[in-house]
Amino acid sequence: MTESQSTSANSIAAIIKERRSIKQFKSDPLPEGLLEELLNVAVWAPNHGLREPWRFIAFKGEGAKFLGDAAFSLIKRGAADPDFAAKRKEYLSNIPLTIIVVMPEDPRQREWDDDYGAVSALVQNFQLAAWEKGVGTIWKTDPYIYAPEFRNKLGVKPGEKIVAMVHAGYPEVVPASRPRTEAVELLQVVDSYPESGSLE
Ligand SMILES: Cc1cc2nc3c(=O)[nH]c(=O)nc-3n(C[C@H](O)[C@H](O)[C@H](O)COP(=O)(O)O)c2cc1C
Repeated sequence: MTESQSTSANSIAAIIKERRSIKQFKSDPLPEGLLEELLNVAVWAPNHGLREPWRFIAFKGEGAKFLGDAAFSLIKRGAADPDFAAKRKEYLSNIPLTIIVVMPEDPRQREWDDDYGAVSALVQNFQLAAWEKGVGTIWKTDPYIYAPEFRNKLGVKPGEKIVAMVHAGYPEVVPASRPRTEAVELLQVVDSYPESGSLE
């Protein structure tokens, strides 16, 4: 590895560790073309058989109002507090950019698993590429994304799965990080042949 490659690896580590999920965004819109630029980075995710098992629906401006409206009745149905749905609708309607990430649901278990893994890698790529540009994101799986009514409104077809709803915008608040368990506590290294013939 060359000097510059090793520096770049370090900066990837920093971006991975410093990225936070952002819930509060400034109202500023994102620059024209940034969505496409970030997605074009994200699609370099590993994906088995180069199936590229994804498509995207992005909402901004009046589109965000449509998204808020599409979610409203479903949030209202599931919420005990009547004000909650109105607040969520307002919140969704004002997020600078929301991307719905959709994958085809392959009926074969292995292909489904591989595709879900690939789409997850794509979403993380997107989040990291955004963070590098000072843009915050959060991966949401609010319950209504599973509701047929919401899916229909968004044109998500039977046989497609919404993997993520990703909100994006310039962060208003960056929350403190919550520590991760040291990987060494979860790691089993096998460097000799087990005497019993299997791992305990
Ligand atoms: C598959 C997936 C689904 C998530 N869904 C939600 C969600 O519905 N609501 C939410 O507040 N955060 C959601 N998150 C974000 C996590 O809550 C967040 O990553 C976690 O709290 C760690 O914070 P960090 O991303 O700032 O490190 C989701 C993350 C993943 C990977």
